[in-house]
Amino acid sequence: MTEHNGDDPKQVDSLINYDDALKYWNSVPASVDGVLGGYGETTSVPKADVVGSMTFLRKLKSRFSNDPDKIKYGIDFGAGIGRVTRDFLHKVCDKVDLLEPVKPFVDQMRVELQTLMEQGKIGDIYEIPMQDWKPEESRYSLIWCQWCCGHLPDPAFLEWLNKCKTAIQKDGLLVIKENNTTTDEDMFDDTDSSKTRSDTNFRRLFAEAGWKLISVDRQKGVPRELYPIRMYALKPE
Ligand SMILES: C[S@@+](CC[C@H](N)C(=O)[O-])C[C@H]1O[C@@H](n2cnc3c(N)ncnc32)[C@H](O)[C@@H]1O
Repeated sequence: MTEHNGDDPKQVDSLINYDDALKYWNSVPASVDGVLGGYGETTSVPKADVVGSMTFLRKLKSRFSNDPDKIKYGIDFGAGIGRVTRDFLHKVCDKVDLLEPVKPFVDQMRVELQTLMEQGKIGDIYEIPMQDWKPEESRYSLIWCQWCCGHLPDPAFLEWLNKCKTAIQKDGLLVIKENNTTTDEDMFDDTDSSKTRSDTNFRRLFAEAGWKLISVDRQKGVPRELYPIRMYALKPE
C-alpha cells in the first residue's frame, strides 16, 4: 500500500480514479476478509464494528424516527457483500436498500441476505456507484455509509451529501462511519484509489453541505495499527 499525503485536499482528490477503484474491488474475494482488506472473521474487527455501531445508534434512539406507524427504511451505501445489513442494519430498520457497484459482491450479497430477503426485510439493490445514485424524496429514516465515501473526491462527496438531504425523512439520520487520518491532512491510498479524510476535513464538508453533526464516537476494540475509525451522526440543518 502506497500512501501520499497532501496539505491540499484538491491535490489528493485529483489522484482518485473511479475505474482503478472498481478494478481493485473486482479483484478481491467476495468475502468479509475481502471487503475488509484482510481484517475478516479471524480478527476482532467485524464483531467490534457491529457492537460499536449498535452502541452508537442505541444512544441516538430518541433522536430519530420515533413514529411507530412509519416504516423504518434504511440504505446501506458501498455495501460490499451486505455484511453491515446482515449483521446490524436489519436489526434497526424494517427494510433496507443496498447500493454496491461491484457485481461479484452483489451476487454474494444475494446469498448472504437470502433469509432476510425471504422475510421481506430487503428492498432494492442498486448495482451502481454512489456518485450515480438518484435519490427518492424522503424515503429513508436511516442512511448508513461505511468505509466507502473515500472513493469520492470532495466535490462529488458534497454532491452526494446534498442528495442525502433529499432522500432523508424529516426525523431521519445520516451516519457516516469512516477511517480518519491522524493529522489534519487527507491521504491517498493507491491500493483501492481512495482517500482517507482527516476528521477536520469531514467536519468542514458536513458543515458546507448543510448537515449538523449531532454525535460522534470513536470505534473501540480494533487493532492498534488501524487508522482511527469515527462514526458521525448527522441531521439536515
Ligand atoms: C472497504 S469495502 C466496505 C464494504 C462494506 N461497507 C462493509 O463495511 O462491509 C468498500 C466498498 O465500497 C465499494 N465502492 C467502491 N467504489 C464505490 C463507489 N464509487 N460507490 C459506492 N461504493 C463503492 C467497494 O466495491 C466495496 O464494496
